[in-house]
Amino acid sequence: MLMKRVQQNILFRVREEKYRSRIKVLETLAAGTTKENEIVTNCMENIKLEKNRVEERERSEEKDVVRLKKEKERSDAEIRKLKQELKVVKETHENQCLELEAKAQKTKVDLEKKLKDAELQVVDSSKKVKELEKLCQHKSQRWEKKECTYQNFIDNQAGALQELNATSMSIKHEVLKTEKKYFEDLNYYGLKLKGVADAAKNYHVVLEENRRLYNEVQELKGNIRVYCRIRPFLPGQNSRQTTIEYIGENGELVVANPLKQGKDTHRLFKFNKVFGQAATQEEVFIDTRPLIRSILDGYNVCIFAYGQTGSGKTYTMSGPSITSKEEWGVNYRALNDLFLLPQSRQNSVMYEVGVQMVEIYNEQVRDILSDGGSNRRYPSLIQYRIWNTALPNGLAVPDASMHCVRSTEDVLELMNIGLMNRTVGATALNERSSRSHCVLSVHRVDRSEATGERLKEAQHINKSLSALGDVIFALAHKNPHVPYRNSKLTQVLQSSLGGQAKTLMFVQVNPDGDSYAETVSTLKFAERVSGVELGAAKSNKEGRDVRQLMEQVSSLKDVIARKDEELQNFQKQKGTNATVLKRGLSNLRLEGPSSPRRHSIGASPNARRAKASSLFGRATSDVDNCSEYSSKHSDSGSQHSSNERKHQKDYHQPSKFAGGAKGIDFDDEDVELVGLGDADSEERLSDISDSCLSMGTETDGSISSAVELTLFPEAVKPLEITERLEPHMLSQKPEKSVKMVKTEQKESRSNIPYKIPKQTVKPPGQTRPSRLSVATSSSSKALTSAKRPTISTSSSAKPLNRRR
Ligand SMILES: Nc1ncnc2c1ncn2[C@@H]1O[C@H](COP(=O)(O)OP(=O)(O)OP(=O)(O)O)[C@@H](O)[C@H]1O
Repeated sequence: MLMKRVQQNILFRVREEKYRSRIKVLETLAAGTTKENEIVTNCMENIKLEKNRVEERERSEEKDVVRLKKEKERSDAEIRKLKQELKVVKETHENQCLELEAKAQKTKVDLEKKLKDAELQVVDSSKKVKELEKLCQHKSQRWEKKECTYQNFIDNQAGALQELNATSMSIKHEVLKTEKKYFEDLNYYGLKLKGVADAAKNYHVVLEENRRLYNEVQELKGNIRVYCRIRPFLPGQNSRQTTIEYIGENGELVVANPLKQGKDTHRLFKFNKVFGQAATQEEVFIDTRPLIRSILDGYNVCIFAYGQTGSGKTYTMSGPSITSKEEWGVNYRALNDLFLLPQSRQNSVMYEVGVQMVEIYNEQVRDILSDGGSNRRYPSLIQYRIWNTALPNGLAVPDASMHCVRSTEDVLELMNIGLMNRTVGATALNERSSRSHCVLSVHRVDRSEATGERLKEAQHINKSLSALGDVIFALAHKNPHVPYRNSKLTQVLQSSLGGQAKTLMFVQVNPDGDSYAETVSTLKFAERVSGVELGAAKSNKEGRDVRQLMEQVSSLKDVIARKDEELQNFQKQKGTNATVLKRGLSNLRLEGPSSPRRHSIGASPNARRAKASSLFGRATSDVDNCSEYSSKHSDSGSQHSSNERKHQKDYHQPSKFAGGAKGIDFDDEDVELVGLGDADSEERLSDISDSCLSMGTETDGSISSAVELTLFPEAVKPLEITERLEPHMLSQKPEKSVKMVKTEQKESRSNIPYKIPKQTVKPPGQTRPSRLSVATSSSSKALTSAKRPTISTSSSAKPLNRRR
């Protein structure tokens, strides 16, 4: 367009030039003629007009040119811009083209590769297809074969099924017949079983009756039983020098002097049970438990340990540590049991247990749980009287405070308080506890150089110990007079030592060879005690003749014999039933107990009679009386008894010994025991002295702690009490109760009432209270060893009611 305009401009100029030359020509011509001039003028004017128009046109065209120039510049700018854009686009395009080409190249390579792969795959696939085709062909051939086989099999099965259907129909008939027979049998055996169950129920009744009768015999005999416990060697002791040669299962113990060779050094002893060095506290207690149960059945029980110093009395009775229940000794376990048992019987009986704790020192009795703030830590030295005969409630020191307890922890707490009082008292009283045990014999006193107060203490200790020996031997020989009153200790323990009481003595043995002499003396004494019959139940039937009791014993034995026969008959009957049952239910494999365990009462009546009539009826029979115990030991019961009798014959010659310094005759062995026999050998003398000391020290010290648990007679429910108790009894109770409440307020021991009502009169028709005495006795050879004065804890358990 621009070019066009430029060309137009050029054209206009050319025309301008042309017109100008014409004007000149025309002007020349004009000059020739006017007319012509005129014409020419006209022409001129026309031309001028024309010229003006041309100029106007030229101006407008110049304007156009300017405009066009501007447009051209704009166009040029646009062209440049467009060119630049074109260039950028072109570059971009070229780049894109390059990229695309590269991509195309790459894609081409990839595609070629893929194509190759695909071709390979196609080759593989075609191979596989061929293989599969082959396989399929093979399989189809196999399936065809199998089809044929299965077809044959199905044909066979169909045939068998038809046969089975026929068989099943016949079996079904059989099953229906058997089922019918089974239900008939089941009904039959159900009836039989009911019969057996009824018989078993009767068996328990008979068993209970037998147990009761045995306990009655035991009540009449009142034997002491003796368990021997061997202490293990302590660290540092030479375990090769042991005195223990043999421990038999039936309580035999053979000791020998490891320092001397020869036959004579062997000595055989026999007790109710011997616990070896490995026996645990639990095992020891398991054999003690029946006695604890007896307490709740109404028996007084006394348990104490006896042995030389360091032989394990404290270990057996209390245990090494109160914190570990596994190591608890007999007394804590007994307490625990005593509180647990009532719980299991709480549906029928309610028990109330009270505790007393008194100290016997220098033949003075004092209450170390006495009330009153100042007496708590420094107990009053008021002397309490001991009743000549134990009261019907079993209390020997009725004025001592009684504390109601509900658990072992309560008792332990009280024991701690008592111990604290005793300890403080001891300190306040010139360390008397540490000097409280000395020697029994004059020699010992000399050797200890005891004088003044100490001599007095030793004499008191010896007095107590002698008195205990006197009591035991008096009971052994059924003396009409038992010297309980010779010492405070025997007075306090009176109701636990004779008559109705069951007594258990742990004789503790130190197996160390060096202690052989002491061990033998200790065992001799213990064996003598174990052969002791503690006399008839005089306290229970006071005023009756001993002969009457013997008559009762023999009549009871007859009753037992009859019961035995009944039991045997019943066992036979039960055996027959069991056989029938077993035969009938053989498919069900129903196995009942083959026969009830032979209770010791199962021994032949003659054997039992012989046993009961033996002067030295040993504790085995006592132990057998406890049903729990007997179930454990009954199997060996008869054998044991005969062995026992033989042994007793060998070892227990009748003796006239009835009480040491009381002027009663001694036989040789007794004399030997108290150290008055031949002193031809120093060692022997020492043994004897120690033995005596052991015995003697028991009381000091020796029975350093005694826990007595008394069971008050079982009472009826409160409602029934008003019907049954005498008015004087009812009037006494509240009086005591008031005392209890008062002291409780004083003591501010809300959970442990300070005193429980003391029954001073025995309700009619009720049995005597029972009492458990747990005592630790010790003997000492070392005169300087610290011994404690006697601590005696009495507690009473009173069943409040019994459901009917
Ligand atoms: N059965 C036992 N098992 C393990 N150790 C025992 C056993 N019996 C006793 N002992 C240990 O023997 C040592 C002495 O025992 P323990 O204090 O009971 O004798 P003890 O007869 O009470 O002495 P003492 O008469 O001097 O008071 C203690 O260390 C005790 O732990």
